[in-house]
Amino acid sequence: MVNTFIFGAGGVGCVYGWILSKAGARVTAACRTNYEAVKRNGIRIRSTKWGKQQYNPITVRTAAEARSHGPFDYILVCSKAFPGTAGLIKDAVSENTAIVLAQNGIGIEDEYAKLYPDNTIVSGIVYLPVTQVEPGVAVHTTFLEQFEIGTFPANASASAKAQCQRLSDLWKAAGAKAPVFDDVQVARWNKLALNATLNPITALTLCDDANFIRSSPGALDMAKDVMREVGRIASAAGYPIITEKVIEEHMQRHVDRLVTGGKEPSMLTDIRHNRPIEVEAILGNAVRIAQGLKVETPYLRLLYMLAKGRNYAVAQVDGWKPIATVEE
Ligand SMILES: NC(=O)C1=CN([C@@H]2O[C@H](COP(=O)(O)OP(=O)(O)OC[C@H]3O[C@@H](n4cnc5c(N)ncnc54)[C@H](OP(=O)(O)O)[C@@H]3O)[C@@H](O)[C@H]2O)C=CC1
Ligand SMILES: CC(C)(CO)C(=O)C(=O)O
Repeated sequence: MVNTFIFGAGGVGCVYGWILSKAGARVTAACRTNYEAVKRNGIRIRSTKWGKQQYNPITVRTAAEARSHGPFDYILVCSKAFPGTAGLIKDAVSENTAIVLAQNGIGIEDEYAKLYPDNTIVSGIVYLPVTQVEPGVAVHTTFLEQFEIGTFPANASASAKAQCQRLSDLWKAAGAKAPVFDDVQVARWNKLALNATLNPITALTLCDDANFIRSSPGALDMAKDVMREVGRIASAAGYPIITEKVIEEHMQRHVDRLVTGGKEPSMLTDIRHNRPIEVEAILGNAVRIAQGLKVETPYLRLLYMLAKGRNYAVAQVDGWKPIATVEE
């Protein structure tokens, strides 16, 4: 039986664990604040595409605790892509474990490649609008689901490519889609155009996607300008793929939600819960790559600084007090 470990059973992790269990894999899930709920009730999913589902992963709190349930064929990293996350899975990684990143951002693979030079690394781009609405309960609000995967680096060994294909086959067995890319960075840049735009804009304005588009006549065009800026970095990096057609297609999904109902991107969910946001993976790395390639990115630099400011404020939260207090 294929043995899998989900690190981070939030919105994406809950659903991807279900896909793996439906495909017949054994699933261990590392949970944090939802640990008690998942241990007691398992994970429940309400999905437009798959209906109501429930499964019971082996529940652990850490990779060290998961180790006794290994060795794992696949570890899916489904936590937020914060710098330093690679070290958190160390205790669960064995010789033949493929590490699968199910996360947004660009340049997120490097720290895994450095720490686990002999393991297969599968980079995965997630299309799955999902939110954990209460501990252990994930709601997937559309028919959209696609996990675009490929090895990191693109020219990995044949056995690494086979591990990647086997993961895609598991998705297929469960009735889900995981197309394999020869060079998955194409898919990463493509998705980054959306995330570097929509995630910080919605998070900083507290508007979901539909509400931002309706908030002013210029909102949609401005968002497209930010996407074009990501497109210029991608082109300079050797991926001239963010065409006007791609931008239209990306944004059309969100324009459609003016009718079907808005979706709060994952970064807005984090803001609403006063949690840190994925600033470096989604904005910082893009800005740094742009600087290295001498591409001007005024929109992204502004979003990056504002988002960093927001994270700074969240980091002060323990000592947070209203700036002006009125004595009673
Ligand atoms: N949600 C969406 O619609 C989409 C998300 N993505 C991307 O997918 C990735 C996952 O996002 P999403 O599922 O929304 O994130 P969530 O915040 O919903 O889930 C992440 C989970 O990881 C857990 N976690 C974090 N650190 C640890 C730890 N040290 N030990 C155990 N558990 C831990 C969190 O626990 P806790 O609750 O305690 O913080 C949380 O349950 C992100 O990169 C996101 O950008 C991509 C496409 C769509
Ligand atoms: C595309 C989008 C915005 C879908 O919800 C996403 O990737 C996210 O929420 O992070």
